[in-house]
Amino acid sequence: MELLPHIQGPDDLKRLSREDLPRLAAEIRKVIIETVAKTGGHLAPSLGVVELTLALHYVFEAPKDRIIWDVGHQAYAHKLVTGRYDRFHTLRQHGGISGFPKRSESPYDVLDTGHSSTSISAALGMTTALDLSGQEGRVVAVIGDGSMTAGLAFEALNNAGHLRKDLVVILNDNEMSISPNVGALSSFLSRKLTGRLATRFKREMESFLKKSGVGEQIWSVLKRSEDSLKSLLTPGMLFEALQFEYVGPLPGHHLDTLIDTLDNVRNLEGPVLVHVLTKKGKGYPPAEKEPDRFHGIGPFDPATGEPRRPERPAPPTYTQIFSQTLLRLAMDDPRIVAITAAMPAGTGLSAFADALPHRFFDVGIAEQHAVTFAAGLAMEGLRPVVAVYSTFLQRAYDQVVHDVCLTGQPVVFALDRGGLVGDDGPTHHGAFDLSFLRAVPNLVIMAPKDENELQHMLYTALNHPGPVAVRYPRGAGVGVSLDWRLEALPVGRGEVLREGNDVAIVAIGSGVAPALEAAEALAAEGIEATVVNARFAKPIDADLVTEAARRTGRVVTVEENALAGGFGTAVLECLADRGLTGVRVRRLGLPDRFVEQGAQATLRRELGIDAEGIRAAAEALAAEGRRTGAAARLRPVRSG
Ligand SMILES: Cc1ncc(C[n+]2csc(CCOP(=O)(O)OP(=O)(O)O)c2C)c(N)n1
Ligand SMILES: CC(=O)[C@@H](O)[C@H](O)COP(=O)(O)O
Ligand SMILES: [Mg+2]
Repeated sequence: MELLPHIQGPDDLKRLSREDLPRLAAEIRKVIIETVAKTGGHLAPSLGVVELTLALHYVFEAPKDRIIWDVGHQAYAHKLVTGRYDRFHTLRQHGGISGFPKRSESPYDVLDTGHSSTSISAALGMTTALDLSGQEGRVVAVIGDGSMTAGLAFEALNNAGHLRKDLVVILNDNEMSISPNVGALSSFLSRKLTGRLATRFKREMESFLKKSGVGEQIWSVLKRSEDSLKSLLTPGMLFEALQFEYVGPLPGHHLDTLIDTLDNVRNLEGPVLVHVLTKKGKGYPPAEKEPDRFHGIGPFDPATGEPRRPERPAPPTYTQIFSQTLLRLAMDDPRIVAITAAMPAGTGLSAFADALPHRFFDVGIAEQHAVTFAAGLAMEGLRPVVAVYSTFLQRAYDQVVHDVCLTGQPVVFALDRGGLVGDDGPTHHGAFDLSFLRAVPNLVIMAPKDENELQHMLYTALNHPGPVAVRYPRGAGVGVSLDWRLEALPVGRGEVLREGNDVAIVAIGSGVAPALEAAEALAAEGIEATVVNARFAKPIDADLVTEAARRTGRVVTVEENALAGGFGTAVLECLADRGLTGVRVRRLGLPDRFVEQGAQATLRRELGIDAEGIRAAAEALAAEGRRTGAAARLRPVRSG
């Protein structure tokens, strides 16, 4: 009889004998692999923590005890043993269960996550609140070695060591971020100490032991082996210095060891860090072999691990075009350097890293540092390109404002995943960048209508003397051919793609292609639309926008960004500033709520920003305008 279908919650799990747990672990892995093979998802991270998940739920008393999963991309086993087995096949689907912990989904999900390194801060807040309000419950934060590279995690450790509240931090160390983990901390944890560090340590230890008088003998034993010297430098030192009790390293797939240790740790007072060594992708050979490819993966054949091929070959992705264009430009310009915060593959920088390793920097999950590091590079004459997902740049807003834009440093932000990303859902949609960046002085913001324009925009950005953000969507391009000769676009100038007098559709970025499609459909109905490719959200092409508005009296704006403060707002500001009264404006974009997960096409349809939604909005506006004669009453006035 299978065990997993009968686990409705941790109480059922606790009723199993320890001998049954490895069988349950195998069933969980099977369900995760079979499901993710169909839905796509974060396979390798979840496979790596199956035993850890079982041990945590076996020992702790969730939901009274709070178990927090950092990033949350490894929480599939947690979902399966906390009452979501029956719905697990809907993972990451529209209307289905989330790929990340979500408070609205289950009382066992105590923190909504998706962005990394928040777990220790939130856990410290929770344990402090429990303490102050006299409530029972232990708080556990499970954080990966990659996520531990973020400043936020260290801010929390520092504060936790000071507050000395009861808190368990589990460091899930698999020596991987999405790609192999980087940085001095990673080397320290894995004890790959540099020769220099080991030598210095040896010298200092020798001098100390000899001076102490009693150390001669100890020293003679130690010096026989470099390894034993290195073993004195334990990862524990770091955490003990931060006032944590350090336990480990533990073999992360050995259930008895995990359960016994957690049982002991559960009642310790003060902050404790349990260091657990796991294998990313554990139990599925293709994922063990290529944990980076299986970190987050689309549908695949579970028998082989090979990706399921789309029925029709898709055009290259925006990321691929960014990748090849940047490398091409960097080959000719030694000032160009590339920076990623732990996303070399996702942002398309792997090719750059291979070709120009000394000009490539993976700084770890440290977006804030990435941006200020870029500012420093720019101040000394280099042309840094920070390739970052729109959603993760949110974390580095102050650095964009204070370190880059205040003094107008020529840093290029290659903002991938601008707009709706699909199945990762609300934590990952690049919904806000046009809004939050538009407020920043000195920054130029552009968004290409297709992958060919992306090439020209990157070229333009790298030839601009100040900071520039180029934002482009997740996924395939439009399928246009690529110009070989790259040209600098005039900054702040859009283009008219089609002329008509009934309505103007002013679109930016991924909104342009469906706007053109909508215009075709409108023409078939006898409605002639002007279509403007704005290209720049800042500075906006005010002449072009006002001319289109004046001519038609009706403007539909299209963007894949929050309407609040976004591109449509920029158009409204422009019309108001130019004193263009009487123009009817309908803004299409993301509403003032977090957009849920789902395929990009589904979400765009639902939100009315696909071709049909734009057509319908333009048609309605044109009809409205005809009824009221709005265009005739326009009185354009140039301001200033
Ligand atoms: C702020 C932020 N930047 C980047 C990411 C993208 N990201 C998701 S998981 C991950 C690696 C996490 O590594 P680790 O914590 O060691 O977990 P593992 O996948 O190894 O289990 C990265 C970089 C993110 N989620 N949040
Ligand atoms: C968990 C996380 O933040 C990343 O793994 C993210 O899911 C990657 O998204 P892409 O699939 O768009 O690269
Ligand atoms: Mg890791």
